[in-house]
Amino acid sequence: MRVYLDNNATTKIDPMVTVKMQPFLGEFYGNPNSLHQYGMEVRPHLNEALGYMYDALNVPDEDDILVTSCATESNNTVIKGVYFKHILKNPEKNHIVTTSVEHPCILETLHFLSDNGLVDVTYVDVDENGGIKAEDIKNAVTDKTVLITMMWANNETGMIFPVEEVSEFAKEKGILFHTDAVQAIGKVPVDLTKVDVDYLTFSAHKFHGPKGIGGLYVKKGKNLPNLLHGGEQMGGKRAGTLNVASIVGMGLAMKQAAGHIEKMNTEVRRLRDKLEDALSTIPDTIIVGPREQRTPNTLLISLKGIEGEAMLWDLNKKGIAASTGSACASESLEANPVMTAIGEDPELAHTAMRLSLSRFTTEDEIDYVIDAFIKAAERLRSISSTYAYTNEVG
Ligand SMILES: Cc1ncc(COP(=O)(O)O)c(CNc2co[nH]c2=O)c1O
Repeated sequence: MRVYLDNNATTKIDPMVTVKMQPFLGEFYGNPNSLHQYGMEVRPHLNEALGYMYDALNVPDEDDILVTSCATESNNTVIKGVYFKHILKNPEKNHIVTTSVEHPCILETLHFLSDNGLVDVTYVDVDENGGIKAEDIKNAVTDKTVLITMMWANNETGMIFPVEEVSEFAKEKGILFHTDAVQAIGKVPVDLTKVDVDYLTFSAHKFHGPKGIGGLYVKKGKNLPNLLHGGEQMGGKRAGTLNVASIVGMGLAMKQAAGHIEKMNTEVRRLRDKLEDALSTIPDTIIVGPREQRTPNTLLISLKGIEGEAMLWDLNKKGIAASTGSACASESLEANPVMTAIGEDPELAHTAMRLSLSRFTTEDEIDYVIDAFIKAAERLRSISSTYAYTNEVG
């Protein structure tokens, strides 16, 4: 049996999306910027896909949704665009507030600019639950702050951050607000009539769309300089020939994701909670964050005395795919950054395991994982040189 529980890393393409994309990988190959029939015939499909994205975010046509290659590009566009448009011309106001547990494509972009002396960044730490307190973001703001960038939900823990309160605060203060919503779309409602953001990032492969395509929502009047120049695509705001098949796929995937929010927060949440309750019976485990404050599909569990990689390998041999955290960093055998930020002791930070479900996860799969996970934990602890069951030692 094979069970995929690494959906926060990437998801399988919804079969309906594959079917929708097929024609644009074959007969409909025209460049949409071409003025002949081959180009013109694909345009209605692009417009339909963008319409699905506008509907999913509940935003008006006057706002922009720029299609990018991925969330990494979208996040780079915002941070470097804010620098070039606002900070370069007024270096006095060069402060950016973010969190210490953003995705590396946020953190390393900020490090790149700050290492070159171009911006000043405050990284707000998470609390003991892996959450962010709005008050801590507010207290980090100064009269030099030009941007707050705070993810909607964390990719490692699933913890949902206070985007509504922070966006209201940013608006009151005249500070730009960006949220990386990659781990929120398709899991929790993302209705921008309720959360007033200036910029929002998303990525199709996180909600059963194709890899290598993402988006950046830009509120009317908040346009930034291009990251990529040299083409009239996206109204001249993001150059490069449009990836028609993937845009069509991302549009339908976003529509489907929005349509399954109810299922994610009922059936999928129930399966996640069943898994979490069962794994919590294993002695000396920590599960990060109160489940009601997390996205419905995610749990991050630490098992004292068991290296995350060892558990991963054991599960992998049984056909179960999970991760020790963000795949982007999974090659490094460093401690899980979120566990470190929470203040867990280094030993526990090396034992973190992330399990993330999807709307395609079944009850039989969860039952199989529960059995395999508990047996793997028992086996690995029985051969551990550092772990002794406390009830035996006590
Ligand atoms: C919050 C967040 N932002 C940005 C990205 C980058 O998205 P991409 O550029 O479209 O790939 C990811 C990918 N996160 C993960 C990738 O693998 N494991 C993860 O947790 C993410 O989780």
